[in-house]
Amino acid sequence: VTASLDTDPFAPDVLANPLPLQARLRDAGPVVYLESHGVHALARYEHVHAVLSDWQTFQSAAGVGLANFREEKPWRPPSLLLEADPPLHDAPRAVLSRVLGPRALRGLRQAWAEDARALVDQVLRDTEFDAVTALAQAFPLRVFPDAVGLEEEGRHHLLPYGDHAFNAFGPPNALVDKGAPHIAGHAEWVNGQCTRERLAPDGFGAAIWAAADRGDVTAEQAPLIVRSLLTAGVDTTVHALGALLYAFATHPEQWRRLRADPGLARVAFDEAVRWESPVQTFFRTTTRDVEIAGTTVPDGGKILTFLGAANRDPRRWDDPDSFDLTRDPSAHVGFGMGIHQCVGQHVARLEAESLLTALAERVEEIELAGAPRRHLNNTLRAWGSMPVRVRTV
Ligand code: HEM
Ligand SMILES: O=C(O)c1ccc(C2CC2)cc1
Repeated sequence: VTASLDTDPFAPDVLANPLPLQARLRDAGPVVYLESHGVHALARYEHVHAVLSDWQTFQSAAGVGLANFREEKPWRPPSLLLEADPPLHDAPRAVLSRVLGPRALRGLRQAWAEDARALVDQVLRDTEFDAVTALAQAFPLRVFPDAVGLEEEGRHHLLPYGDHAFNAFGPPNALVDKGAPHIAGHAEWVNGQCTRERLAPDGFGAAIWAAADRGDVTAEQAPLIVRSLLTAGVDTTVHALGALLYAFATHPEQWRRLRADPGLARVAFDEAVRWESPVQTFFRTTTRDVEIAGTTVPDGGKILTFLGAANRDPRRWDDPDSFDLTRDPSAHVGFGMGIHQCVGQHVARLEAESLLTALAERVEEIELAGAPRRHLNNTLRAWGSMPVRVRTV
């Protein structure tokens, strides 16, 4: 018989601290029926990994949120990557893999390192500051819009647009209601920025339009592919950097490890993504009646995969709740898994490596200078503010 729970995983108190529910879900069984939303939840690493790896049985084209696109109209035209299955998914994915790939980013490494040092030097004029606004938000917003080729004016639309998009993957609750009155204005600017004429000639956006000129994708698809960058590329890295700074501010011994070996910056980022999982959950929709570990989920059923819970599953990880730079975090599912695995992960890693290296050069110690405040979102695990105190060299 299938375990079931009536807890709402998108309730504010659960979003503020999801760890107890995640443990209950993992222990209740491989598949748990959530009465609150009529979906089947998977929280163990083994099954989350298996579902994300089987795009034929567990599709994305019916939406990767609670809303089932077979039954209801999406709030915006579906993404050609996130909300598409092969074959439609294939060409846009191939284009972004190249545009955002490690080779394409080589040209940014030096500039982002210098930008990070300049920002850190400016922030470190104070010994106390809010690490969220001064660093986690400031650095991505300093480098990413320019890398895409966006206009200066209107960039304040990016964070709230993404925040609403991530809320919209959840149920129509108060968090979605909060963003709904403003989303048209944000979307107007975001959608406008995806048109060829408003993109700088040398950024990721222009590279996507060049792929359309070559016929790799169509001219109708190009703006939607640019929209993917603007939706997925800002809030995620902001909150991943927040997680990274929180991890180090609460683990002084790990900070000392990083100072002793700055080459640990990249693994530190993946360990922070595993430990905090800035993207906590995603849905899939079954394309047939399918049995998962003894439970039959009917065709068209929504499956809720708890990436954050899988990343702390003791069946997969030793001492999962510890933030530990000596572990190999590379199998984490914080960037997803399979054909939809994050195509922007190299951009995220370069942002994190740039900022962390600049901080490690100058900050001897970092600690919380007050209680950090959570920013609640149906999908994102995020800090709204994080007062820190630093000792610099
Ligand atoms: C630490 C920061 C990030 C995290 C935690 C993250 C997480 C994820 C996850 C979990 C998925 C899989 C979604 C699914 O399976 O349904 C994904 C896909 C995606 N991400 Fe990221 N992401 C990050 C940064 C970025 C950046 C910087 C970009 C763009 C520059 C980006 C663009 C995308 C796109 C376009 C997809 C869809 C890929 C596809 O469906 O083929 N992400 N990301
Ligand atoms: O293609 C998109 O619009 C898109 C939106 C959000 C994400 C989340 C997973 C980071 C990914 C892609």
